[in-house]
Amino acid sequence: MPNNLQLFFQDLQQRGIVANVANLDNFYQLELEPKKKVVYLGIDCTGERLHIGHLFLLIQTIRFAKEGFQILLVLGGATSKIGDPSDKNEERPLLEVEKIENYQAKIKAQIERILIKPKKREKNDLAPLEQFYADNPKLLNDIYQILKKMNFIDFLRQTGKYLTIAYLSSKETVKKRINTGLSFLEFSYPLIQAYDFYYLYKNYNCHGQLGGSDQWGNLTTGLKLIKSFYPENQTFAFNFPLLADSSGKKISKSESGKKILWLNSEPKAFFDFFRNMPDEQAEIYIKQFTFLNEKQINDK
Ligand SMILES: N[C@@H](Cc1ccc(O)cc1)C(=O)O
Repeated sequence: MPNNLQLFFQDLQQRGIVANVANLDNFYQLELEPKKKVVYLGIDCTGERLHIGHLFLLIQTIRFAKEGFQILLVLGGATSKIGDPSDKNEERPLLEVEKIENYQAKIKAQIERILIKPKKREKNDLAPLEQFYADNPKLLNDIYQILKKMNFIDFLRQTGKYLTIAYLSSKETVKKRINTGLSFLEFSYPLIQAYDFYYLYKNYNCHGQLGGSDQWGNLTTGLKLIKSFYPENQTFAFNFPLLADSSGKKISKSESGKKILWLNSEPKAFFDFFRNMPDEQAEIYIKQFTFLNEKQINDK
């Protein structure tokens, strides 16, 4: 008999939500160790609003919450100041710190609106979509406070010592940019994300990291760092697929400027986005974006 987490994983696969998973056995074992059922998702605050790709990630996170996982959300305080090179063909502009902090406040409010059930709703708010709320998400911002105080030498001793140049250079992002230009700043990004995971493992019993399709290198670097300190750990990572349109094209800001659906858009923009897609695409999205099961979908 498969255990609950095996069934959960099967459901994720049937919905087309898993691109990659590291240490699936560790994940299954948590069935017997509920205290370790803690996962995190990090979001960088490099823009002022979230888009449909973020909603996709948050909905997948809620699936874990429904399965009894404590959810930790990290608004990347340190990482946003470095800039994730994953999936970027060029060096990112360095954003001013005040700008990032301003973005962070805005993004926090947008995430809370999606994940946290309001105690009181404004009259004009949309009807609460009960099934969408995770009851227990924690938004964390303390890792940045730690990193801010840590000096560079201590940071290198705690992270750089355990990650070799060969290991870091084997990551897709680095391979792609090594000849065209990747600054040391961006090269060091995975160390910070790995430190976040290590910190959450140590302090919050966080055993898994969830991330979008371009995050594989960062997720696995975190697993490796944790393993250097705790060889017997039971950590794992889940990578969700790229959100694509019907032609298989990535839906993201950079690749298809016009198509991006911002989460603070008018309801009509959402309606149009979902209404105008081809049927085959709707079939995929209904599995990925809703909690309906197969029978409910087929009955509709
Ligand atoms: N690198 C992630 C965001 C992130 C930041 C910090 C983390 O600890 C984890 C994830 C992204 O760009 O999507």
